[in-house]
Amino acid sequence: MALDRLIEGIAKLQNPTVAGLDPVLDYVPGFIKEKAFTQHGETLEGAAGAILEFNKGLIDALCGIVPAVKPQCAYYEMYGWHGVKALYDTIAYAKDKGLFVITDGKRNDIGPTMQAYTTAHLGTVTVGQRTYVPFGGDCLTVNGYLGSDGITPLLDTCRAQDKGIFVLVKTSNPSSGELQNQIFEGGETLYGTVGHLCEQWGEGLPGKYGYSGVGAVVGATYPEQLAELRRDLTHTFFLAPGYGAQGGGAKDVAPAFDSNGLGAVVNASRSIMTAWKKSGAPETDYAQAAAQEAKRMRDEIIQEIGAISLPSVNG
Ligand SMILES: O=c1ccn([C@@H]2O[C@H](COP(=O)(O)O)[C@@H](O)[C@H]2O)c(=O)[nH]1
Repeated sequence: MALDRLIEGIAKLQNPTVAGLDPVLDYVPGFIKEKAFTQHGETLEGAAGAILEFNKGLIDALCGIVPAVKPQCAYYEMYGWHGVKALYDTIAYAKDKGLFVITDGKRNDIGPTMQAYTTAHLGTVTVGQRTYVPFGGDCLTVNGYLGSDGITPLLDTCRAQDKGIFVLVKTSNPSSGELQNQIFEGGETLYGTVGHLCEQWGEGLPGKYGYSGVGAVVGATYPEQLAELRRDLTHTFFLAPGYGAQGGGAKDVAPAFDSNGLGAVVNASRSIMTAWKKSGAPETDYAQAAAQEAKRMRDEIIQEIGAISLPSVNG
């Protein structure tokens, strides 16, 4: 099961974090942009070439430190089809380096359209006699707002292709409570309800370490909800964005973990990608600065949660 592979990567590297790859041109060092613009002009192709080069440098420096990367589709789509190609190439490069890839697309729609999103991001598509992998990530972030028939199309593909999903449950943004904290008649919150649905959706995708292939997005900015949901959702692994640039810290995310130091992977995007700017490092050292920040984040979280161990598995 896909999340077992993520969990094993986390335990091997003793690092429960994922580096976000959300590149905008402003984060890309001048020498990379100049090269791309000389080759392709100041065009969408030039921009996509620059972000791909930037990502490759980050991936080279981060593999062996973080177990996973999370490219957010929006940052690629904004550069048109060249950007989407850069997303494809980024995923392929990261996989080649042994990284687990969480594609952050927050997709959802009615059943047949959801099936198409599933095929695009987690499945394979056959054209004539040949079968292709359209994007090839390991996990996709999804929105559960359309209910079960927007999620179930994913589950068969996850089972067949060894993939997983992270469903938005309690997002990290300041106004997430406007809807997600609403309380239903029985006293349960909307986020709690979606969380319980994750437990149900995950029943058909059990993992060997106790966590299913259906994870939940729970913001690093909401420690109380992280604690509450960790208690309630014993089979649901969390993706916790919001560390760093959004203000979440190691103490905030600590309640997301179980007694083995498992249960969550914490995302940071801007704080890693722009570390070179903050540290005042020369722009040519951007990737080393990102690696430094990723190590600092790892050490800070490990100090809070302790060493990570894999529970013993029968068979
Ligand atoms: O609740 C959520 C869900 C997703 N995100 C995404 O995570 C990263 C966070 O980036 P930072 O630069 O570390 O703030 C970004 O891709 C968001 O789209 C989230 O922040 N919160």
